[in-house]
Amino acid sequence: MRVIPVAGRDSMLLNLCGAHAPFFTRNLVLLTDNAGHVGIGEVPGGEGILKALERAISLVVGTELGRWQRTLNAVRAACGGRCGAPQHQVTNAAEESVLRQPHEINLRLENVIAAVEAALLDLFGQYLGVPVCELLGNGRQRDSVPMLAYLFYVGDAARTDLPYDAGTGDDWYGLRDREALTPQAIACLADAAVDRYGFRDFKLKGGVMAPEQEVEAAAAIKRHHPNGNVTVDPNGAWSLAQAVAACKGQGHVLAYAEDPCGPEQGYSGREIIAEFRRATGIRTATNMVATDWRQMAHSYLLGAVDIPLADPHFWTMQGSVRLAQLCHDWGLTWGSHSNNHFDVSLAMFTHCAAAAPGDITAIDTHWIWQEGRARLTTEPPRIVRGKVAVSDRPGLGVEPDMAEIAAAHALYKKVAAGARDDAMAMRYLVPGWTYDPKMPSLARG
Ligand SMILES: O=C([O-])C(=O)C[C@H](O)[C@@H](O)C(=O)[O-]
Ligand SMILES: [Mg+2]
Repeated sequence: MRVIPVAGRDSMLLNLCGAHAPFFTRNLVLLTDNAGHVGIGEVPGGEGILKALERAISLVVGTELGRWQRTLNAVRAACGGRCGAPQHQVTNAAEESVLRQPHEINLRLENVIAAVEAALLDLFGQYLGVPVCELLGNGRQRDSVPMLAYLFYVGDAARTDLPYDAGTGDDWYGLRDREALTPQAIACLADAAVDRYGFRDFKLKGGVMAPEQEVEAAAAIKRHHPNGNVTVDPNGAWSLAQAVAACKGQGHVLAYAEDPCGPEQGYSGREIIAEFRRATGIRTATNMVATDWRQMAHSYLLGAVDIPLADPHFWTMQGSVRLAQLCHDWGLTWGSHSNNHFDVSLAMFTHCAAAAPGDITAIDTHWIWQEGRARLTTEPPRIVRGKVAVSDRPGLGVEPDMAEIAAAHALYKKVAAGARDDAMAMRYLVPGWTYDPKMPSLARG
């Protein structure tokens, strides 16, 4: 078992926590079995997860593949005491900005389990000659998985001395590295993403401008793509009153609202989102207030969330599919959150969604911000007509490209310290900027 931290390049994407720095990090697990097959898993970056995975090596090496659940239980038991209680998932950087102890926070047991689980499932699928989705839940439920165009406001990287790529040309590869702050610019990004990847579903990362401006940007996307589903996600930045004022009557624009508001005045985020849902009649999604089974139970009892975004990186692959089955049986809609990731995670998302029964919502992926400038597998899954085809190849269906992984590891060694410090990058645009979970990051006037 090898644990390899890697880094990739990013655009200057704006969010509630500031601006993405030019680099992000991830942790890879590679498992080699005694037949010489290699299984791979990818999870968020960070020292905490890296160290926990390194400690798990002795629990994994030498175990039998057929007893993969037992191996995961051993890692769970060993790691459980050290990993923190679940925290809501905004970004690694959000929590880092607030707490400034990145190595001590955001270590969730599920992140560690998910990395080992993905690599074991990859190996087990290869051994049995079946794709991973056949080993999850009730097996494969679909042949392709809808993905959404995850759009962001983009900062002007030329105002920094940070090594962002410079965008040239008016297609997706050019536009994704150029400033986009207006509804018109966001709609152009949507057009370029559709031209390259054929999306029918769109999400705008909010928490940057005033609530009405962000709904106006969503409306601009909808005008350009009237048959598309559009959502906005301010990561809980809006007060209930602001969220209701911005979204009420906008059901023709918003297919659903993701974390439109959060905890306030002594009420939990689940309670407040339930009030938003009743007040507006707009469906809600979350990756902040229903991120584990206990939160999920409260959320369901309150009628807060229609679409839990069960990211396998913090629900585990089996947990994510288990939640998909529950959503199907209970009349909810399953989706997945994402964070900056490489193509191994794209394959992990795809297999979970492939095993999710019934109607699912198009899943989040940040891959469009990385696609074309980084890959860790020889042939990354492709987004075509807004979908990724479920591979018939055994395991995850991706082959690690060891030369690319070595290069991404070398980049990690160079840049890890400053990667995904969103506050640092934002200070180039707004000197002295600090994170406030209830203030848009840019439009604070
Ligand atoms: O849906 C979400 O909340 C996310 O995708 C969280 C991410 O960290 C996003 O905010 C980002 O990449 O800036
Ligand atoms: Mg979200």
